[in-house]
Amino acid sequence: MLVIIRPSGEIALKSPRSRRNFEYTLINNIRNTIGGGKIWRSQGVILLEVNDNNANIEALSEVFGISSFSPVIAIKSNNLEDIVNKAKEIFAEIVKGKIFAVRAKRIGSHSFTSLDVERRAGEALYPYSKGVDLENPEVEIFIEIRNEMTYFYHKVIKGPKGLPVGVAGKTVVLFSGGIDSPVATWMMMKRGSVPIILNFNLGGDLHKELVLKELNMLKRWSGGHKLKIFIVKGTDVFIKLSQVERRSRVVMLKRVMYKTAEKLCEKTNAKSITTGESLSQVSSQTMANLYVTEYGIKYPIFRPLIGFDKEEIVDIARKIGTYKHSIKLPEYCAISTKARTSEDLNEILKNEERLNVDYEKILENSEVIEL
Ligand SMILES: Nc1ncnc2c1ncn2[C@@H]1O[C@H](COP(=O)(O)OP(=O)(O)OP(=O)(O)O)[C@@H](O)[C@H]1O
Repeated sequence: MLVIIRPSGEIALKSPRSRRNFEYTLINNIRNTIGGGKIWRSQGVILLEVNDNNANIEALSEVFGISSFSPVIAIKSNNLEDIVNKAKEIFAEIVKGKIFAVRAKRIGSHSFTSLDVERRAGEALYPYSKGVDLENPEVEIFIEIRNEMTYFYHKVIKGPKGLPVGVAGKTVVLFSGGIDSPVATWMMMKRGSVPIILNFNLGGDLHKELVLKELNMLKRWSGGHKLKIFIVKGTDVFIKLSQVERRSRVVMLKRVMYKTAEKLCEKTNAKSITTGESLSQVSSQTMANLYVTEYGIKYPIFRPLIGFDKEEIVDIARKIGTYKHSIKLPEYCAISTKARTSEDLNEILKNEERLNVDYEKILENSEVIEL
């Protein structure tokens, strides 16, 4: 089976060098997702040839950097008669009893126009059909002539767009296992970033199990990249936090998480931290508290959900398959405790000094898993 894969429009706008890099990363990601086949670039598109007709090409709809793809039939000819005959052979059955339209595209120089192809193939298929309607057809027939090759197809399957995972560097994701952080992870992957997952385990085996189930869903979108997960023993941190006033514990815990993420960035050469925070969603996510939480952190902090409503986040979580696991995660008391809406920076920094948390040690004691 042969498939034409169209990269996201954004990739075509890059300089030739960046474009080549992006396309090579995309090719690798496609190869790792499909697990084999021959794959090559050809004038703005990628062609994939797989021997097995049952190959799971549907998986391409979860590879970032793909705008759309189509299974095609190809002939090595750009002769108008050959094209019309082949179109009749392939599509007579498909237009049967249907209103159809032929769309043609050409790259290279030919003795005919795209309109000639549309007219001639349209005439040849007309007797089999219920008629032609260029505005609202029931079936669209596509004929793409690329120099000496001609490709025929009638399905255009949407890809997820975005950029190929791997082109934008690594980000350490603070991954709770709740609804939001898996969506934030997905959005960073959509922009080409490889996530390094940092989870503070606050709920033992059940928490770990749900986090891994969510990551298994996200893995499908990773373009074959392995996901590295650091699971920190939350109890170690809790013991320390018991020294802090109850109402400040949430922001303090968040700060410990950010500081640990900062350390993990250093160790893994990641260039940013990502969280699932959305402005004012809960008291620890007020602007004033976010300021205190991230104060002095050396790396940019990305919050792809900052302007999203909960319902919008839930819609994406359902689409990417993490929602059904996230909703099973109980609220853990240290996090659900109400925070002050505006923590005092100096107080928090004083507490931090007093607690003297060893972030290096936290990471050393974490469990590392690769999916
Ligand atoms: N146990 C945890 N381990 C790692 N990161 C966490 C943890 N808890 C929270 N975070 C980070 O802090 C962000 C905000 O968490 P919080 O619990 O305040 O809000 P939330 O809306 O419930 O987030 P989520 O739905 O992602 O759990 C999370 O999106 C995540 O990035």
